[in-house]
Amino acid sequence: METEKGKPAVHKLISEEDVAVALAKYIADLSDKSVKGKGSFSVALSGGSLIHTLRKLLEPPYKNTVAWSKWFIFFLDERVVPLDDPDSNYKLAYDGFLSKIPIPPGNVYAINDTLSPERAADEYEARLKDLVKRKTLSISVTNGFPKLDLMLVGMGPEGHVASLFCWHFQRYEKKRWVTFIKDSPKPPSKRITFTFPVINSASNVAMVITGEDLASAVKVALGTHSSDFIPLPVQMVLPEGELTWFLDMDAASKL
Ligand SMILES: O=C1O[C@H](COP(=O)(O)O)[C@@H](O)[C@H](O)[C@H]1O
Repeated sequence: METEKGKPAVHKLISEEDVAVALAKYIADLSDKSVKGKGSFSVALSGGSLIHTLRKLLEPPYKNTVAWSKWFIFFLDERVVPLDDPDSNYKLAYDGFLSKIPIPPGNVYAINDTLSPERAADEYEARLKDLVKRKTLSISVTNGFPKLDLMLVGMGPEGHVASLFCWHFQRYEKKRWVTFIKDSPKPPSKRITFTFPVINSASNVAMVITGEDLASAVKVALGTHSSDFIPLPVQMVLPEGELTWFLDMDAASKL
């Protein structure tokens, strides 16, 4: 799909099923291009409904054709709970997606769940820095933040993305790669999250948004009367790479 420079591509699809189909093709194409070009594909996963929407990648033709062994998986945000807790984004992703495809376990970067939020954020950031040093991850030449190939971003009804919430200062973080929050308005309260400079340094960002409860925030982010007075977190997703929105009819209903 051709887009005007700097403008996102917006796919308005009918159902969540159609979003899942389009998303699988988009991801498989990016993976193919990245693996052919540099031998690897780095992906950051959100939690929530996104994981279910990845289901078409688990079916033919993708299940057998995607170069899974070249994938590196990161978590855009994570709840600071044990990795086997029902609230863990890792557990959600593992049970619903990662356990069904042959990504080498060493390529999946879960948080260290024995640490406090502060230390877990520091430790995750240190691991990213080490991967940059070892050239597993590249770096943005414009700002020195890590440059992942793809961020798969979900959104909450009030416009939060990752664990970057409306009335929390973490969304204005300019230096850290990974930060923490101990009073998340959405439980569980303790979380770590990529910062906007990291999200916005990605080569590709996909906003994967389905359901009527998200329509108002979509209108603010993409509508003709979108406000930037106090931007919602979702309005701060402005990557130097390509931004692509996948919406179902319900999420797009107020546009
Ligand atoms: O708490 C979180 O919420 C958002 C949105 O989740 P959804 O269930 O409304 O799709 C999610 O993207 C984030 O990763 C998660 O930690």
